[in-house]
Amino acid sequence: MKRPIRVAVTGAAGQIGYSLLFRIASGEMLGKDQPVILQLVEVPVEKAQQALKGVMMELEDCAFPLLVGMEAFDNPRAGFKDVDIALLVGARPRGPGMERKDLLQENAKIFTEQGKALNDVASRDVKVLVVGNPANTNAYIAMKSAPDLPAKNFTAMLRLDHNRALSQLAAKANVAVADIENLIVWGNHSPTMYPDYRFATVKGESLQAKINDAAWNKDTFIPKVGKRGAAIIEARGLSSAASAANAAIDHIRDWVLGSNGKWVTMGIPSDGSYGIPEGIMYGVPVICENGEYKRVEGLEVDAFSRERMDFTLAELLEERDGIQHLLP
Ligand SMILES: NC(=O)C1=CN([C@@H]2O[C@H](COP(=O)(O)OP(=O)(O)OC[C@H]3O[C@@H](n4cnc5c(N)ncnc54)[C@H](O)[C@@H]3O)[C@@H](O)[C@H]2O)C=CC1
Ligand SMILES: O=C([O-])CC(=O)C(=O)O
Repeated sequence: MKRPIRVAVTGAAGQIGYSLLFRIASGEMLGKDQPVILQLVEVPVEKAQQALKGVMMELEDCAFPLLVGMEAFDNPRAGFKDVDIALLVGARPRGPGMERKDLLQENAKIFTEQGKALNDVASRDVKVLVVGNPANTNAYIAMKSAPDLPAKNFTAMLRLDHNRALSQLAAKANVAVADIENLIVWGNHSPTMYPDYRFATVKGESLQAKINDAAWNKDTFIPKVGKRGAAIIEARGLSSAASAANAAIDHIRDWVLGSNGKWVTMGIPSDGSYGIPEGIMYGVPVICENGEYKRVEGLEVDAFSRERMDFTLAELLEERDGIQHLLP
């Protein structure tokens, strides 16, 4: 039997947690032959801890063969001990009329504390995915709060945006989602993000040439992907949960098991390329192999893209400036 992988999930009793945990335990994230131990973290509040117990009872009732251990925690320092993977989901979600950055001040404290805890007790190879919003800046905070861990271990979730863009493009071009390759979502997980299909192909042919509609790109596609989270809140009264959990599974699965040569979008600390200042947590195209992601390099940035990429960068710089005082 393989060594079990320790997976921490914060916000485990929340909406996303409820869609996420069962899929991790059934092997959809790390493989059907990979045992897992779940380290579930919730706030030290009776109601949340009770709810978490209920979720754990349900996990038990599934009798998942790969779930070889699970434990509940009310603080990250205990919950992150020796973890190989940390899914930082727990945070306050936004409601109608709010932007994700409105959550910044409240959620920033959480990610400072959790970054420090990872720094002190997690595996030195821990792979961290921040889902809690504003995801890029929270990931930046966690990374900066964990100076003893490699910065590259910290990532932010843009996979939901990537998947949303894939579905919109497939519908527009009347092609299968599975046939679209080389899509990118640049920047922040916010309405300023820039979904970019200039390099996308369908069975080797240019998707942009097939769609051939610059007005649709600018006036429909880009805003629709950017505002999809708000549209879900409007329709459901609650923010996306199952699709967010699905994207988290995709993100970690590809990072750990490889993306089979495909481009996927991850928010990762910039290396200074593409005009993005070093360290900024920015959505870029990557290919994953052997447990590592590698940025797709050398892509041309035209004038329209430059403008979009700078716009979403400006927002990230503004968010960073707003939390600088919290960093160690
Ligand atoms: N990056 C992305 O694409 C997406 C991000 N999100 C974000 O994910 C986060 C979670 O969303 P939901 O599950 O819908 O929210 P929720 O409110 O249903 O659940 C959040 C859970 O986190 C817990 N929590 C809060 N602070 C915590 C802490 N310091 N430690 C441990 N647990 C803590 C709460 O008690 C609650 O049970 C929100 O910030 C939301 O905006 C949601 C969808 C997509
Ligand atoms: O929009 C929200 O607040 C939740 C989220 O991040 C998304 O669905 O993309």
